[in-house]
Amino acid sequence: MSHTTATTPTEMAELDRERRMGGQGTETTDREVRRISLADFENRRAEITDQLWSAATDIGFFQVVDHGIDLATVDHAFDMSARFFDLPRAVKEQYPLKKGQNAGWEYMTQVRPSVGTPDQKESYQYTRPRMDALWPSEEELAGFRSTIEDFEHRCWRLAMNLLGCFADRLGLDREFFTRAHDPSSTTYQSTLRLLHYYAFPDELLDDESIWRAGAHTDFDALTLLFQRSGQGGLQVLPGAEAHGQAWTPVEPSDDAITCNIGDMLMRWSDDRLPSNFHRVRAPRRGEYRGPRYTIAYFAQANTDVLIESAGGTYPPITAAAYIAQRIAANFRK
Ligand SMILES: O=C(O)CCC(=O)C(=O)O
Ligand SMILES: [Fe+2]
Repeated sequence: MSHTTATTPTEMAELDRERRMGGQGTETTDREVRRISLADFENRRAEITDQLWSAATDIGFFQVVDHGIDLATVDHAFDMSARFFDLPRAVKEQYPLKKGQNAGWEYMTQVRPSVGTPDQKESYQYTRPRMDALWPSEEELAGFRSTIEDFEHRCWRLAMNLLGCFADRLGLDREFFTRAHDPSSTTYQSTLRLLHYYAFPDELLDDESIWRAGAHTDFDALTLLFQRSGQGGLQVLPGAEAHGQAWTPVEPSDDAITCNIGDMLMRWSDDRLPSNFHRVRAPRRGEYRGPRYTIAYFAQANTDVLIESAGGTYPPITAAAYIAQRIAANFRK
């Protein structure tokens, strides 16, 4: 069965939660977004697992440093991303987002239920088994494909290491999530997404309906987000404190990867690991208003994986049906 619209009470509740989240709110630096070092990962696994679990169950967002993806590699991926988005529009239009497939290029099509206006951005998504005819040619952008493929694989490995720590604490075997995100299968649907938020125009300043990315939770199990120093705007709101609408800024830095729990892992963990709301606010007067680039890796279980939890908090659903339902609610036709 394929769900393209919300039908069950659980699905309706998830969408309602999202629709209530669109106001401005306030900003607070009272909460700490922890930086966790992954240095010497194999030997320090127990200690790292404690730190990850504590940060994840607290505000659901944390940053990892000493994560093993060196800065030159990250810089190179961002350089390729900027060069892709700099291509003429007619070139990018040859590689359009396949709706519902998380693959290809789109601009201004993502409308979050929380705000109802399109995110002020363009994006290019790489989902490995779905890339037929979606790569720019080597003449158009030499080295793009190999850079993105390599970067995605490094992200996958890191995400599986982190998910292995969560598996330990959830009483699952350590390879549980690695099997669920098997990149050698045609059912793999984890996605690397290059994001370009446009330089912010004068006429949109002070317009409270405009967001770089409206408030949302991520659909996936775990997100890795690469940000650039000086290109801020990401804010998080822990669900337990949602009523207060006081959002915490997540400071970007080139050496850190910001991680957050997605809805799939929240379901899988019977809500022990919360997926929290976040958004990218528009620049204000006096702030940097140039373009903002980020890269996100979304670890989403393979389409044929059944997401069911030990405690039965949520009805079982295949990862394919779950993602289809969330995409249908979040992109305009
Ligand atoms: O670009 C960012 O800082 C956040 C992007 C994000 O939350 C998303 O694409 O899900
Ligand atoms: Fe997100």
